[in-house]
Amino acid sequence: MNGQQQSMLLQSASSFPPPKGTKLSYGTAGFRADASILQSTVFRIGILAALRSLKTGGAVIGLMITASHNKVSDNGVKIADPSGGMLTQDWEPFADSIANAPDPESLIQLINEFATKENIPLDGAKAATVLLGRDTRPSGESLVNAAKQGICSVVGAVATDMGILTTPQLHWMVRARNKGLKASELDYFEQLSSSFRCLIDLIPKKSGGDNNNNPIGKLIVDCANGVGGQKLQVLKEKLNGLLHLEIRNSGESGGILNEGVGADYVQKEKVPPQGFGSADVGIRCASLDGDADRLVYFSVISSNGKNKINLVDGDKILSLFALFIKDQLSILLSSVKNDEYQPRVGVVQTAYANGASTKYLGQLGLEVIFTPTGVKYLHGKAEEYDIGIYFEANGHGTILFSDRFLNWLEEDRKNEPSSTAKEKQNAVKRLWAVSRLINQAVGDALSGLLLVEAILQHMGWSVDKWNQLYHDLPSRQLKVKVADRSAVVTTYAETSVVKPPGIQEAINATTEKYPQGRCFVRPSGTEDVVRVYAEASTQEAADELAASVAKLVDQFLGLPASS
Ligand SMILES: CC(=O)N[C@H]1[C@@H](OP(=O)(O)O)O[C@H](CO)[C@@H](O)[C@@H]1O
Ligand SMILES: [Mg+2]
Repeated sequence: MNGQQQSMLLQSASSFPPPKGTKLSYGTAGFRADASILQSTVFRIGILAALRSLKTGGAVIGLMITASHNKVSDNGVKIADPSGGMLTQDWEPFADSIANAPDPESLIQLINEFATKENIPLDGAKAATVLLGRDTRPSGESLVNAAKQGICSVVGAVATDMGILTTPQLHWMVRARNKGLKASELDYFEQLSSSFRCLIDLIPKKSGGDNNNNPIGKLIVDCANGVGGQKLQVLKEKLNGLLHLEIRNSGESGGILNEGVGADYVQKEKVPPQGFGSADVGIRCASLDGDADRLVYFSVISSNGKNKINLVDGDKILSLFALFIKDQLSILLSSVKNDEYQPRVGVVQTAYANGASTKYLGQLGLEVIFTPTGVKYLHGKAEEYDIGIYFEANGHGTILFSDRFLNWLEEDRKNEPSSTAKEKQNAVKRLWAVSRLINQAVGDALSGLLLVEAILQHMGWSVDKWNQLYHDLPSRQLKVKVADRSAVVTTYAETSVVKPPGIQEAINATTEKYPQGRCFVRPSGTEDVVRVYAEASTQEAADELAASVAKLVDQFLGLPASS
């Protein structure tokens, strides 16, 4: 590092002292904490983003300020790599160590050592670009400024503030920029709306049917009082009546971000979000989370004056997508000889996937693979396939298409003789449109929502019909506060605990008592808790199993009794 670089870093770092007595960790999806203690972390991750751009030959890197579904007073920061995916995991230890460096001198020493090890040019001769985005949290603006100062203290680095965005929009832009494609926010909306339109136009016309006359009625979307509300409004206008959409909890008329609203709340509590009630019975509803990268559907049911929901979670979105892709592929492959290219389809889930969904996907003849929790793991696995479909039960996921598959599709499209059955040509066009509609960088609630809507219209299915693809096994999730959650170490995609010793045997002994029982525990990577997940043949049994195992967690790891 030359003298100019060193003095720039020293000077700016001294304005961002780290919080005392807090150890921060990159976690499942970046750093998250109370916004008041994040200035220093975000400044330092700004430096990391600039270094990452230098390391990748000047590629555009994304830096997003969000704490997703967490409460409004929290915030966080995460990095998008040049592909638009999550920051490479090899850099997470460096992120942890710079975030926790006690003073500017040790920060600079860590940067120096890392730059030498990674061969990162710190002589100011190379340019670096970082795109910044933030959600609607009030703390976002000042944290973006901290990030800018971090980025600009690396000589040659430029920060471009893209303003308020959903997390997936920023990832999409990073990917598009690095591929030399159109990459503005307007381009994002254009691409989503035109590919949606294309899928609707390709719906087989029933006799006398009219595709512009949506047969499945309106959709009401709960936007978690977050950024998704304003972005969905833009999309709605672009779609120009093609989708009958009502936007609620947009955050524009009061209402607190993620408080009693949003995909995380709806999926975990299994209740309607605020602003939904008995008047919505029979209508298709959906919820986005605070930064619009998660999506779940539901319908309100009213019994004995109480409102509940039928939840259609990420597993069911995954199943709907998998079914549609499989159908289109089989139309396409009907005349392909066995020795020709056969695209491999992989479906990726985590241990939180409902057991009934895994069984259903297996029955469809699909290859199902499990990874640990966190999109970085699922996405990496899905990339190994020609078509990789991944979803977390909470509604975060997407479909990845390999370049090889898309090239083949394009070839196939070009070479299709005019005598080919129309339906085969349409299957090619549909798969092509899906690859443009569904975000190739990361799970995206807005693009996912449009794909669900297009497929439901294609099938002519109501939300209830979709929900009947299979019946979820009753499940329960609980959180347990413990003294030190890092004392829990797991293996086998987080389904088995290896530390502390003895707890897994106790969990197994409890689980065995319940028909169709399945239960696992793991430390959360975004909250200071240990999570318990249980499934069983009845709701009472799932609740009881979860409660018993939560008790075990407390016995083995609980908080010291207060004196
Ligand atoms: C059970 C659950 O929903 N876990 C979520 C949650 O991670 P935890 O490590 O479980 O806190 O937040 C992650 C980031 O949004 C998401 O990827 C993950 O699925
Ligand atoms: Mg989110």
